[in-house]
Amino acid sequence: MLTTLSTQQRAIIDPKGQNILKACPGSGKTYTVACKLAYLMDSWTHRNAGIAALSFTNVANEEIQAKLAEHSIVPSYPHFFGTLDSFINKWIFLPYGHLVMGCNSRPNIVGIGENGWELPLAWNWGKAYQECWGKNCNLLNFTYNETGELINTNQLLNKDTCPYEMARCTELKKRFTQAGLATQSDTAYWAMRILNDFPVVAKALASRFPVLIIDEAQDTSHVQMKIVDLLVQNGLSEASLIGDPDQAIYEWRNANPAIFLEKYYDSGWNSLDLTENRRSSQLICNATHPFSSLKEPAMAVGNASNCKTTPILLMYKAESEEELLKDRLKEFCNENSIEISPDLVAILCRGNTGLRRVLKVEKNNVSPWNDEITRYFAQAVYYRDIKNHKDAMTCVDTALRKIFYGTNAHRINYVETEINKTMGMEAWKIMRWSILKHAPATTLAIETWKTQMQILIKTVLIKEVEMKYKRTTLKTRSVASFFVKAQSEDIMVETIHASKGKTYDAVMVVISNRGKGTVKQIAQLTPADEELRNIYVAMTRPRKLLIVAIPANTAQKDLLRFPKGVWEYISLKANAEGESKNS
Ligand SMILES: Nc1ncnc2c1ncn2[C@@H]1O[C@H](COP(=O)(O)OP(=O)(O)OP(=O)(O)O)[C@@H](O)[C@H]1O
Repeated sequence: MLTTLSTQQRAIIDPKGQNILKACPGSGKTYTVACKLAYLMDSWTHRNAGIAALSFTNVANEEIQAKLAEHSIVPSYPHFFGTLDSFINKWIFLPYGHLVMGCNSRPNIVGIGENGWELPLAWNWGKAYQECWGKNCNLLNFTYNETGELINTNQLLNKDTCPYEMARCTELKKRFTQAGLATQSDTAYWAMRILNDFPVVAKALASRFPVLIIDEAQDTSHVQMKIVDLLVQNGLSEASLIGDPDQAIYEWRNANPAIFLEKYYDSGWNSLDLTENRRSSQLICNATHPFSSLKEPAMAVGNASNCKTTPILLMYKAESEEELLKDRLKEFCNENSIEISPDLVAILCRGNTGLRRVLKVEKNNVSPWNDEITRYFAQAVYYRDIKNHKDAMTCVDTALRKIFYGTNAHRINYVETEINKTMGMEAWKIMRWSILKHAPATTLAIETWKTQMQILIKTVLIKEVEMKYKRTTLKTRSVASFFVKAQSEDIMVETIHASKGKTYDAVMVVISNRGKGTVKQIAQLTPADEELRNIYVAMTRPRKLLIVAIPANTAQKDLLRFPKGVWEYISLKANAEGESKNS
């Protein structure tokens, strides 16, 4: 694999110590990380110490593993592949959280996977809770910063705006912690505390995983970076962070690209760069440059580098022509000999509303459920029907835990012990499987499905469980219709977040004049603003053809980042009717 690397890419293969690699889009971050991991694992001799290869999302980590699989490499013990969150949970927080939280036993994380958010008594603070909830101030939004101060991740709600100066949530959070509970954001804080207060744990972890590689490291929070620092201080032999600050789009999870850049400019870290774009044409690199913090446009060096298709600024009439965009994109692909398939062609929107408009689908996200158990069963059976057996199992398991263990359902260890004490794990699995196997299809009308499901549950559990949905729900509507996502078969239509890390031949980015990421915002923002970085992520996905669809009534002053010549201006209707281009 190493022979395929460029000189710039080769530079990150060998170094030990602390390395930070800042890389532009398409420069082969994922590709190079996979090569480095393959190389390291091939010559790995430690039997009980391994590499921790971490990403921010499961999708990103799976992408690296898929690249390794192409070379028949499957990561296994002693290595750990997963998200940074899962590493923190498994190796630091869950085994040692009780040391810093003041709880009696192994702590629990609420709200991950299918674990519900509804919580035991510590959560319930009566009338005051209702009042705060009514103002959309939810304890789940609270976590700790690196100094241990309680912060609200919702920027509009803070100590200054809270009429109680956050006294209530501070007290509640204390009780929550003492009960051994933490949200996913809290776990990083507690993990940091553990490594800080118990250097012996930090040293043991640095010996267990002497090499730490973090992909997409631009999304690191302060607390997570402190964890890396503590591991380094306690003997880590290599920490390599790879990222692109212009592609940081997880600020809502306390990520901040400035944290990554601080390390890049820190003389204690070995700073490296990847400046060549191996994905896109030079014309796309030139056109996207004003949306980044790069001094110069990236140099295109991949197979598509010489593609001569000028990026297109497509003017469409907002509120009426969105549904024509998909067909127009296909025409552009035909004109440029680009094969039309969901792997190669995509429309990217900032949010789901945009997706629905492009796909001409009615607003479909009305939830009929007001009862968690019914919802989990319905979701489980829907997953079964679309052959997603893993998630089907998880959902049915959650529903059963809620039926049998109520407010303790989220306490995985407790539930496991109870099952073993009572019916035994084998019987539990048979029960789970029987429900999934015999559950009525989700193509049935919700009323019929509910009745049949209720009978099945009674037969399998020998227990009466009432299935409920909202009274206002149309009884004849199928259960599946509440879960079906807007889909397109011939090309991919997805959100910008879902497109992160991907490569297409042709991409149309649809910009709206409402909601997030509007034309006005894009005109005014800098790469220090996440909205602009979202658009940049989207625009840097294509190899050959980039189209940005923008409302036709956009003022000239808002188009400064789209200079004519670099962009070809085309009006959707004018071109469809064969009129001359509006350039
Ligand atoms: N040395 C190389 N040889 C061949 N192909 C490469 C090489 N490096 C990267 N590529 C290809 O270039 C494209 C972009 O690579 P990759 O997805 O790893 O970039 P990235 O930096 O992770 O991109 P982004 O951050 O924009 O998602 C991919 O199609 C990848 O296979």
